[in-house]
Amino acid sequence: MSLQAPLEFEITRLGAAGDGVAAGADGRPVFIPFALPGERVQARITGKLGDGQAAELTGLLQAAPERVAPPCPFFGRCGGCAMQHMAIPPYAAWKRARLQEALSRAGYPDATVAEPEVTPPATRRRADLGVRRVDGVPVLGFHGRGSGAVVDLTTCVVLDPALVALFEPLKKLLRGLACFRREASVVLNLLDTGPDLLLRLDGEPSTADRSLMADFARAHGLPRIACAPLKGMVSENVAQIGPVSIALGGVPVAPEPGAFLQATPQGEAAIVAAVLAGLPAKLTAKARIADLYAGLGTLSFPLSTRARVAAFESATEAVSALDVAARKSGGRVIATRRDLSRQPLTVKELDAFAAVVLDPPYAGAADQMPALARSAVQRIIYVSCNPVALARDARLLQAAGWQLQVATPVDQFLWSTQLEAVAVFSRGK
Ligand SMILES: C[S@@+](CC[C@H](N)C(=O)[O-])C[C@H]1O[C@@H](n2cnc3c(N)ncnc32)[C@H](O)[C@@H]1O
Repeated sequence: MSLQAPLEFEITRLGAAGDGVAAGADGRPVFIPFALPGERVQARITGKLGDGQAAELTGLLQAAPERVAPPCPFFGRCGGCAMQHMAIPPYAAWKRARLQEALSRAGYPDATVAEPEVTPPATRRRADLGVRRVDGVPVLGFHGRGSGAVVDLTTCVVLDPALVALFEPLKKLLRGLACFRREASVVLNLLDTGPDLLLRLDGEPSTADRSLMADFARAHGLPRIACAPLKGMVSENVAQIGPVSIALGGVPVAPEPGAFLQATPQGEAAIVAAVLAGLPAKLTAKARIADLYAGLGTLSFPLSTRARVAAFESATEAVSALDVAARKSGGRVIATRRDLSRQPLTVKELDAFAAVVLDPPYAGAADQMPALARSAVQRIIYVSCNPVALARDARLLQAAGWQLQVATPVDQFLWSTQLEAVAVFSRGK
């Protein structure tokens, strides 16, 4: 295939994936990664993309004042970050504008959108890394930009240094494991008790593998190493050196291997603060709050400082960790295992609560929304990790007469295109 000659473009805006967008010769949009609004660039068209064309940046003719030097040597190749070439204030403004657009699509064009909470570098406490064996040598890192290939990382500016420090030792461990043949993945969760490691492997750990992993856990201060098949759900603890624990709202919880955690402590604090601020100012002694898609109770325990909480979650291991922690912490949180897609809470059930907090997975809460929209709860507080799903779900609330009080963008995946938000809905002003 012959390469297209580079053409000149003026970048007018940023697209949802962080690409600079220019008008092509035929008027259709051209998406150019790593280009910023106001810049004049040279780029080569590489193919179709949606209703426009994809291009690769080949030259910068005039740089925007917002352009900065990316702090990471892997930026551009590693798919973990997309926006390190942009200064933080305009980057934060872009994330805020994306939330505004999503809410506008939902029928709230004049939504009050707070300033984004942008979490600092070197704070991400959860990493899901790919591993490949290339000529016998493990390559470990995030996936490459737009490819399934793994970028061999030696450093990372977004992850907590305690996790980055494990990159090279982990590669050494994996090199000697017979149960790692060609492909694996590594989930690292930085808990209060140290890094918790889940290895997803394409082979069964032998006795020798287990002993290597136990030595590794001791040498590097990991309380636990668990293994699971690459595509499987059930994990097995192969090394348990000490207890695992993380405090959520001050309550110690023992998460399962690879458990969902909010990505950074700062992001968690910002989400919790926005959720608590969204509750009705006055709650009676009898008032109850529902926490839907509760996970380990990240929101349930802080909410329990304001009222009794009924927490609903479908993942068996998460709900049992939440249940154990809740019982020990005084019983203001009651955890129930419930699949809210198959069995959403009914309007009658919802009406027993003063407020409903929901923090659904990436796909959103399509099955739960119709009953929520019809319910008589005072507040619905929607914690979203996907503006597209938020726009779709909020549209139902808008159509049912709900007003949007305020939405707070939370950027805990610094320099990525991901966006989290807390949106507070009520029936009246
Ligand atoms: C974005 S996480 C939020 C967890 C928790 N609120 C937190 O802040 O840590 C979404 C949670 O929804 C749960 N989940 C996914 N699908 C579900 C369903 N159909 N019914 C109930 N819970 C579900 C997941 O297991 C996960 O714990």
